[in-house]
Amino acid sequence: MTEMISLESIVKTYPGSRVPALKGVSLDVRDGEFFTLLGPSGCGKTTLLRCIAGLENPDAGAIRIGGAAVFDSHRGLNTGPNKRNIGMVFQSYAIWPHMTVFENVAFPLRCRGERDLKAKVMHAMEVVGLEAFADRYSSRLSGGQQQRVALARAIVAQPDVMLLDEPLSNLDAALRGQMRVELRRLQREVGITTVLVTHDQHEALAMSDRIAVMSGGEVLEVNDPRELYERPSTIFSAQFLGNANRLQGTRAEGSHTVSTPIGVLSVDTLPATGDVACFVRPEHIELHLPSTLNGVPNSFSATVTEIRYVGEYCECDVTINGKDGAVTLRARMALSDAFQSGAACIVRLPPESIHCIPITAATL
Ligand SMILES: Nc1ncnc2c1ncn2[C@@H]1O[C@H](COP(=O)(O)OP(=O)(O)OP(=O)(O)O)[C@@H](O)[C@H]1O
Repeated sequence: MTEMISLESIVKTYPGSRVPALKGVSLDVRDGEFFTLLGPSGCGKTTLLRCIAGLENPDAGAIRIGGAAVFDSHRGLNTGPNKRNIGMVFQSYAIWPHMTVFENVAFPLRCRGERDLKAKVMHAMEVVGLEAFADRYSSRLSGGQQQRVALARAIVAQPDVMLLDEPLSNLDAALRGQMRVELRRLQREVGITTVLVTHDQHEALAMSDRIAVMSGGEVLEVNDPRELYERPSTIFSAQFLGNANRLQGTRAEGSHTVSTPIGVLSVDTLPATGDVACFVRPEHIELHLPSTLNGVPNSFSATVTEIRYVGEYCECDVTINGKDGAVTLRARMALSDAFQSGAACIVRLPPESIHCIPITAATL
């Protein structure tokens, strides 16, 4: 697969700020890919997206879109946003309330002077399922429908790239879930290279071909959703995605075990040397009745210290008396499980579900 967007060492510091918003970001987005920039508030996602769009000028670096250089600080090259052949959707949709749906969608084509635009506009409205609303004023649409108008307007000019900045965050939870599926379907159908900015890990995991995890103006790692969730290579990603439990570990010489504050853990894979951070996801922790699993590796006596009902399951805290004091892990409990708060239990951490990351400067 060829790359559609290529970013090389992008640096950006806003005037008056002492901390760079982007500290030399390099990445490639492949042709036809749904690529997500994921990270906490303030990590630089929007700044990077705006640099790709040409709405923000980097201090240094180079950007290529579809093989053509659109920005290069060494060559003094900077192609304007309207010449980069991109479509953008913002959090606020930015559609015009005083225009009909048709006129909103037609706007980019009118801007570039196209006259015979009806077929293209109707097609874009069809793709997002709004053909029946062509003559309706945009102010008389629901949030989800307005969002679709913004999408239709982004794709009508058949751009090389679609850039989406938190486009679903104004929608309620149910509609957001529905729009995730629709947006992904639309992106596949049209085959357009898409970059999404979000701080919502569920959104990122559900929609992306690949995800770049960002923190403090840097890209920490890029991977596909499954690999990133199950085998993150940085401690930041492991903690940011999915509330993983963390146990500090020291590798026991010559064996597949790690010494941790709750005791010795058998693990399936271990880095060659050094201290490790061991991560176990709440959904992988098993809870058993007391006096079971005698002598089974990775089982520990514990107390259920808190139970939180969250709908399809209960989230619970289990506390284990470790060698240096109590250690609390977050687990999931099926609604059919009979544990009450305060109950004794046995906690088992399956070896295959423990992911160990070596603690080095590169993995923090
Ligand atoms: N126009 C601006 N002027 C000065 N500083 C800015 C400007 N825009 C962003 N910043 C700063 O740059 C850093 C990166 O901001 P950016 O908006 O790119 O982050 P983000 O990851 O998109 O955050 P969020 O998810 O909250 O939108 C932050 O520290 C922010 O305060």
